[in-house]
Amino acid sequence: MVKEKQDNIVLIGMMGTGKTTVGARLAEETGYPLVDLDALISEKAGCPIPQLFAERGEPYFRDLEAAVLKDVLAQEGIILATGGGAVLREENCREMAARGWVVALKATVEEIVSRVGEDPGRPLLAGGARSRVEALLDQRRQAYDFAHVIIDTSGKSPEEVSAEILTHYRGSSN
Ligand SMILES: Nc1ncnc2c1ncn2[C@@H]1O[C@H](COP(=O)(O)OP(=O)(O)OP(=O)(O)O)[C@@H](O)[C@H]1O
Ligand SMILES: O=C(O)C1=C[C@@H](O)[C@@H](O)[C@H](O)C1
Ligand SMILES: [Mg+2]
Repeated sequence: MVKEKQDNIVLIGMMGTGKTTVGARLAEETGYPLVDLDALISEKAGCPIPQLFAERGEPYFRDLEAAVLKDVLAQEGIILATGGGAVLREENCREMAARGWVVALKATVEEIVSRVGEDPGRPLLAGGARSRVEALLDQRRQAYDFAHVIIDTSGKSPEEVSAEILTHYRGSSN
């Protein structure tokens, strides 16, 4: 364990900033279990996220996301990789900040597009990844800024990002 206190480490950020990948690395380093919110939502819904968006719509997905997030944050000592839009509801942000040490991952549009642009698993990028990423980043300009720490992942490996997070975490009083 990196700290005696059983803090949750909560990763937020746009799609493709590396929350799931870095979360797995952090879980290995700390011994805390990784909880991936998208994976859990998909499991609860019994279908992949693109199917959930297509068949039930985004509002249904957002309601499920909020409910699963609240449930998960009742735990202590987890690494939580959220979905890119989990910050869209203020209540979600309040819960995350109250129940965890929140890290926002950032990356340039170029990096995000090259990491996830072709991935059909991200329904909100369908129909033109670059313009969709730009539009979403614009809409969400300050949505990730409530984090305790903001880390630019551009040009860094997931291992470097994880190490940087742990350096901050060990020095944090939260
Ligand atoms: N620092 C990095 N450098 C290069 N590639 C990365 C980095 N972090 C993640 N990736 C790659 O980018 C892709 C997306 O990463 P990941 O699924 O972790 O993003 P995410 O933030 O969890 O996205 P989402 O919000 O959609 O869940 C993966 O193929 C992963 O290997
Ligand atoms: O940024 C978003 O709104 C999303 C990101 C993914 O993690 C998934 O939660 C879903 O595809 C929506
Ligand atoms: Mg993810």
